[in-house]
Amino acid sequence: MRPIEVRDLHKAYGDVQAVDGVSFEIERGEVFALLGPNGAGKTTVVEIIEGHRTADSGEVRVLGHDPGRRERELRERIGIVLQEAGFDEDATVAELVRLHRNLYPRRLDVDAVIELVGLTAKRAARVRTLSGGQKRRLDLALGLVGDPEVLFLDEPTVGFDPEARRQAWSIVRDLRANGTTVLLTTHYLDEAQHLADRVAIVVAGRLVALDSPSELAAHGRETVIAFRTTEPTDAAALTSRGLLELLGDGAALESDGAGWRLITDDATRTLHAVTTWSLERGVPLDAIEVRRPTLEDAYLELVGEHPVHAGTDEAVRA
Ligand SMILES: Nc1ncnc2c1ncn2[C@@H]1O[C@H](COP(=O)(O)OP(=O)(O)OP(=O)(O)O)[C@@H](O)[C@H]1O
Repeated sequence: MRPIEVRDLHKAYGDVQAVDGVSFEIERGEVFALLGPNGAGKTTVVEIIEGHRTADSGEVRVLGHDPGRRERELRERIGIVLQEAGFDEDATVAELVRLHRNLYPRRLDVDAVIELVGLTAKRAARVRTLSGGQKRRLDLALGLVGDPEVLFLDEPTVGFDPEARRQAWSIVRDLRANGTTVLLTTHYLDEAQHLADRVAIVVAGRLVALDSPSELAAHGRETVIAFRTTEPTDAAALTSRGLLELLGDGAALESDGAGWRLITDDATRTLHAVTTWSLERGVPLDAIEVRRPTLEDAYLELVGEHPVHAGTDEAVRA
């Protein structure tokens, strides 16, 4: 038995098929990341696994239990770190952690957990006086204090400064080393790349990819050539200046918002084509870079290939 087993999960809200046949299993001590665009169905999947929503069909087991039954024995063995937990703003950090600790039979030391998340200096501060990032650290402390076997992390580092982020990553790695199973949702692809043993990409309620970050990154193409141009900036302008003709079939041109990426399986030829084009057409290239594809490259490619939900997003949230 694996700590998390999900089989053929379906969930609709009115016309929107939010989850459309999702299956996966998570191993003990594995960090498993769910990625996908806004509205893809990640929260719905996670909340069904947590027992906070009911599926229309499919089967979910967490530590062998059906989470929909909300049994105390299961609740005591899992930890949930929500994006906005909403706790008593007048309590102090230490009071809240202690209160939370009392809900669990397996407990970590209050001060040790506060130290772990880097809030020792704020131990006696009231929650209301904490910064956004400090509140998120407190969320993490509350999720950890019951020494959970399975930990759910929902975008755990939103609002963290870079140092706090690294610290949170190191906490997650230590948890994994101790055998904790972690289900992570994040929009930070570098976070998934750093932390996750496996990544599942959800688009329009379906899993479109499930693999290790490095396998996903290698998805199909070999190399990414990234560059910026001071101008022109839109694809039509690049095309009208003949870049695509020079590239031929061997490379795909994509915008990543800040600049351009060419994904190619023939780096030498593509690089030659781009630099020739730049010199001949007098379009200076900024920050040109040749690199192995990252998880982000693969993600953008995969999500681009799959249409997102056609349904409206106007249904009222329960
Ligand atoms: N309670 C609800 N009532 C109606 N529709 C809902 C409800 N919850 C979610 N949806 C819809 O289901 C789809 C999936 O939503 P979900 O919150 O699971 O996506 P997500 O992948 O977590 O998105 P995000 O990255 O924005 O958090 C969306 O189209 C959303 O509008």
